[in-house]
Amino acid sequence: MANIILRCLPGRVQGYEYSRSGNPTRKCLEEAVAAVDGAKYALAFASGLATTVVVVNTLKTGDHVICMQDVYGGTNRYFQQVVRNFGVEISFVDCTNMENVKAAMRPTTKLVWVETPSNPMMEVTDIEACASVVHSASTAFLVVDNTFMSPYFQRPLALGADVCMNSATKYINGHSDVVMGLLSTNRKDLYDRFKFLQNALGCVPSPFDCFLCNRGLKTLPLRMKQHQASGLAVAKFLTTHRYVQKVLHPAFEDHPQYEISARQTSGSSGMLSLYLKGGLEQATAFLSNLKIFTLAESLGGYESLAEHPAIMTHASIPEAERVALGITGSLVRLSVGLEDEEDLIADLDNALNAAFSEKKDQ
Ligand SMILES: Cc1ncc(COP(=O)(O)O)c(C=O)c1O
Ligand SMILES: N[C@@H](CCSC[C@H](N)C(=O)O)C(=O)O
Repeated sequence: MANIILRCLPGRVQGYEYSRSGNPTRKCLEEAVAAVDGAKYALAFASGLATTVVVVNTLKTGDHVICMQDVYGGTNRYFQQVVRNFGVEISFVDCTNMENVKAAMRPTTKLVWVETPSNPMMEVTDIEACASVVHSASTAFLVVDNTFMSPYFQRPLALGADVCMNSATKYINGHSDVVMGLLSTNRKDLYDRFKFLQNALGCVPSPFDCFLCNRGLKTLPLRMKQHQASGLAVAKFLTTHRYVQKVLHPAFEDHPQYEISARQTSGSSGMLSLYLKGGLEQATAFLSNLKIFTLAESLGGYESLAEHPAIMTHASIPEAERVALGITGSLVRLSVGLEDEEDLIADLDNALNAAFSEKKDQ
């Protein structure tokens, strides 16, 4: 009887032995992600940060990492407050300028980590140029965190990156109901090591989350087109607003890396940041007066979110470093969702006017 039951387990029949090591639902998602990233291989992990942990676990004590200076606060926190404790050296570098990357390279550099556009300053790194610097000067591999763009608008592997990483929690899943990370690569050596670590470290997503993410992926093109259109409409509106100092959007001609962005992407997402006139007081008043935008961390979902990077997503970065990056009290980040564009604009207008009239009344 026991033999019959065991022989009937579908996993065994299909060559799967244990769900952490591999399961058909995860495999199905990984194949779909490889296809959209233009990769031979893709792997899914328990979160975006778990994916970063796996990448870093390919290193050893004494190795050196170059990390883009403006990255998601949790990536910065992991490199500064965890990875450094294991004797891996980290340089935070402004990778928008290739001379900085060249100057930071060392014989021990094994990993270059770039996020483009970056969170929250929307800085753009030239992926092709960066890959060429990294590959000509070292045996390091280049990882591009593509979370803000998704594969619909940017394909880092085709531009020379060795690894493309995504927090699938964001645009790829798109429904704000899954936390997951993905990486894809064409390099068999890296894939083999990542696959080994996926099992050995155990930071895997559940099959149900893989099912949800695969289902979300089906509508990625439709969602991204709408995020782009509404994101641009909101950004254009904000540039004309009397209480807005500056809008950071890579598709605007005044963005410092506008030409690079236009060359390496096929569009823009719903992400943008803005500086309000005034400071922290006006920024918090603005955020508390929003009604359609929800005040929350995360991004890339169907719903519009607004957040204050200095207090929320990037709070773990030491204040002086944060301010030097431009993450000040007056900086707000928006993730423009799929609601009607005119409602979103009216919400922002009302909240801005309310924030500044509250100030006047005091
Ligand atoms: C650009 C970027 N990369 C990575 C991460 C980490 O992803 P997760 O929250 O899925 O761990 C985030 C947000 O958390 C992010 O914004
Ligand atoms: N409180 C969390 C921060 C989550 S930030 C999520 C996302 N990357 C974003 O930028 O909104 C933490 O401390 O990790």
